[in-house]
Amino acid sequence: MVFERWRGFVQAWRDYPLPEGSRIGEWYTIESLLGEGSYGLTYRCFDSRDGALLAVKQSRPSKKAVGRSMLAKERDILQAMNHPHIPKCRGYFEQRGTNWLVTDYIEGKTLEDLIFDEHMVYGERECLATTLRLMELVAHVHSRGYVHLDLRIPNVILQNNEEVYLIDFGLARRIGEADTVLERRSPKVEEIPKRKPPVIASDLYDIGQFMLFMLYSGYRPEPGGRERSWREELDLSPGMLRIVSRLLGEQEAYPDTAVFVREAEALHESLQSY
Ligand SMILES: Nc1ncnc2c1ncn2[C@@H]1O[C@H](COP(=O)(O)OP(=O)(O)OP(=O)(O)O)[C@@H](O)[C@H]1O
Repeated sequence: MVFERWRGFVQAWRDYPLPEGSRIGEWYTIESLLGEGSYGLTYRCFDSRDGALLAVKQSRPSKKAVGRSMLAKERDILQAMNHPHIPKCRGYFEQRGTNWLVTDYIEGKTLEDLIFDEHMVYGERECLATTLRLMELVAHVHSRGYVHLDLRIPNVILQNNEEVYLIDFGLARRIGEADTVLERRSPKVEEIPKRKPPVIASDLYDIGQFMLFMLYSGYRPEPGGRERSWREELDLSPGMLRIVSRLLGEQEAYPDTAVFVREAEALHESLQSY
């Protein structure tokens, strides 16, 4: 018990974020801490050479080799991407015993912030429009042989409520790949990331959840009312019910992303007309 508390204290101390103004690598100055994930800390930095804003992710020092190898993997995957709405890898280096991944900083707000902080409400039409834009990025990831495996509202950034960007490739993997991140050592159970199977169906399932989050943005529970299933709580059109059910595997699953996109486009068009 005492040992556990001591270990927790040491981990927190090791992972304590660096202050604003700290210099990282040769050129990057920390402007602010953007957030702390399970395996990394991400800072907004500027490049002293041209003033460009960058997102610089540090592997969590307490996660040691697992954190470093996950960040190296994220770098490899970002380098395999080439899409204007996916941040590019701008650098990678080791310093202070941890690794650092430098990528484009994407201006805008995550869908999570828009829904929970700004109380934006998305109807079926807006949900489909955003999801279809996101699917262009997901299709790019798949065409490069990878699955994202973390398609959630905090990982989708909207610029001017219009342009859609996809970030956080920390859990992405090559389609069908065996788990190689941990092959060189035997990590403790709590160090092993819980990951979904590296198949396209995993991303489609996440898209179903993603759409539900958007559609729930307008839901106001009745005070004291019992909790019901999403089908009962949300007043969705038959077309939307079918799409979400298929994505979540509650009805005949989509054989591939193209069939889903076609159905979503058809529903989106039909909703445009009234
Ligand atoms: N390229 C980027 N541009 C703008 N903001 C970013 C970028 N990458 C990450 N962020 C922001 O930085 C914060 C931390 O992101 P990061 O992906 O490191 O961890 P997380 O999403 O909080 O946790 P986890 O990795 O465990 O899912 C988030 O608020 C995210 O929106």
